Amino acid sequence: MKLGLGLYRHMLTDENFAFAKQCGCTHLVIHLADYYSNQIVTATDDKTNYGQAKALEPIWQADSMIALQKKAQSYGLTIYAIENFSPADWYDVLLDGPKREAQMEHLKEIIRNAGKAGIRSFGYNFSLAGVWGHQKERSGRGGAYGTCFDASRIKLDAPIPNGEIWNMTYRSNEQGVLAPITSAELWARLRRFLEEILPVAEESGVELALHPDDPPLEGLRGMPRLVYQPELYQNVIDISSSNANKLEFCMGSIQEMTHGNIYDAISQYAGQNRISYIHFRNVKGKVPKYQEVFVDDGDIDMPKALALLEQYGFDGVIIPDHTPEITCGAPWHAGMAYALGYMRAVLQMLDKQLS
Ligand SMILES: O=C(O)[C@@H](O)[C@@H](O)[C@H](O)[C@H](O)CO
Repeated sequence: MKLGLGLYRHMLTDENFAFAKQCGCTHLVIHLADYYSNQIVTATDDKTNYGQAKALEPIWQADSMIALQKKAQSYGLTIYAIENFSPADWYDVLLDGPKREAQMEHLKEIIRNAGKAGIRSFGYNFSLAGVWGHQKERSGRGGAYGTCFDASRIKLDAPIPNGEIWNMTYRSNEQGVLAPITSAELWARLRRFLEEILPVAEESGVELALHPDDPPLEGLRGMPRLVYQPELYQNVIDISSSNANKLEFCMGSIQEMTHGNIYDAISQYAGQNRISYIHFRNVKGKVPKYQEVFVDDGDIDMPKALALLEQYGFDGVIIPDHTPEITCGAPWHAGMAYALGYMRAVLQMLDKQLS
């Protein structure tokens, strides 16, 4: 397995590339969508979302991706994946709206550009509400600042305003709210998206990796969700036998689910060689109330999970995704260094056991 670090768009700096290398990473998973507005994943609710999404930005062009890859390689790193489209670039793919065809052509070009840059995977979250409803508080070990979810503290059925999708605004000053759709309709939209883009992904040498729903609820803000239980990942795999049809295996989101367990999920999906890359993060609790915690402080036995991934021959990239911050002069970096150090130690221990 390959140790990696996830970097949001505003973190694609020389300092953070050097930080990743110094922490023992060989790979990066990068975000080019400009959410979080220079903040780490912040709390969102019916009044606050991830901000204004931007469309057709130059950062998605091949020369930009190639330049980023070359910069990473100058630090001894490889960009393995890009995570998430900009909501402004695919809102009508998610909504089956009038701009769908034009947006699909742009998404295909993005995938082709990733292939030209040697980027092996593209993570996506096919969701109308997106990642929504989390809070940030000092509830981690020792008062660490981290993300949590408590359904009793938010209006779960707060409708999605027109002009908003995936927890971001793509068109301002719209009136009214999104009309509800059925689960079958959302699955049909995913199927159509994959049937059209997987051939392009295959010929580009890029995997499409679906991120599960976080929070993993059957419905949110009046809209259905796709993968809110571990077994539902199989429905995505069964849409297409294409080798490009893969999973962004978020261990935190799967652990937050009420069915099954993370170890059976690893066996099921690593056993089918369907995991593209892994969000290696831990949580305490499950929906409707859970807390993201340090990698060694949660409900998942992480060494057991890594040993199982090794047993099934998973050789992809694992990243901390997000982790509680450590109270000091560099909270995010300290939290990531802690997680990466832990992951690297367990990986080295496994390698020694196998040698
Ligand atoms: O587990 C999660 O919720 C994270 O991975 C997301 O915060 C992240 O934004 C993903 O990119 C969602 O696709």
